[in-house]
Amino acid sequence: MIITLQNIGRRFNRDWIFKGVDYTFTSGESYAILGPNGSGKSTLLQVLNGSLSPSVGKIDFANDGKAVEIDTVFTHLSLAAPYLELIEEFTMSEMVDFHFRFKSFKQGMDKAQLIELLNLPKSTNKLIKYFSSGMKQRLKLALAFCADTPMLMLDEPTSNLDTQGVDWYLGLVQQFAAGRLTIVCSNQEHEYGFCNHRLSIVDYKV
Ligand SMILES: Nc1ncnc2c1ncn2[C@@H]1O[C@H](COP(=O)(O)OP(=O)(O)OP(=O)(O)O)[C@@H](O)[C@H]1O
Repeated sequence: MIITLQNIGRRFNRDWIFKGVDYTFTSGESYAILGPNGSGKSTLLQVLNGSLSPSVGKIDFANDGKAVEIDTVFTHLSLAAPYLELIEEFTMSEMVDFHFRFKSFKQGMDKAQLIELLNLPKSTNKLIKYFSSGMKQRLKLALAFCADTPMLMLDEPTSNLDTQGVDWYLGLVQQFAAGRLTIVCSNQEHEYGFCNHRLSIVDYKV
């Protein structure tokens, strides 16, 4: 998967959030989008996943050398983000079933293994509305990492996780990120330290 940005900018009303972004994101590489609160990391991620159009510039997606239309980009990606909600009325088991009606499991994974990976043995049949914020975050991450998609987009991946949860997240990166195009929006070193490219949003302020 390759995402190419040419002179991309996005504004809300009269305020430019970023401008003049020329950048190429490539499979097998991991990228950290960095910047303080409110600087525009999530906005750029939404442009990169096709859910928000840029105000100026050109964005192109290609997979295995073939152009991907912007309205089908979502089928190629897994996203875990604070603003992406789980379905609270489902149990964990039902949420996993629902998610994998639309995505395939990564090779070697299945529902039982995903549930084992989550390590929340008493919660399989618990309603998600009764999950703690850390448990919900674990479930969001597991669904994203275990889906067989070429792009992995993670916005604040360790929010609500304790120290053990952060180690668990870094284990997921080791096990499931290889070969994918991984993008992490963050301002915390422990969650993006593994990324081999860094893009600082403040470099694209007007
Ligand atoms: N739909 C919108 N309409 C107007 N302004 C918006 C909209 N979405 C975001 N913004 C503004 O764009 C700016 C960047 O927000 P964004 O959420 O991208 O920042 P961020 O770097 O991800 O922040 P954080 O680290 O707090 O998550 C903020 O000033 C925000 O208020």
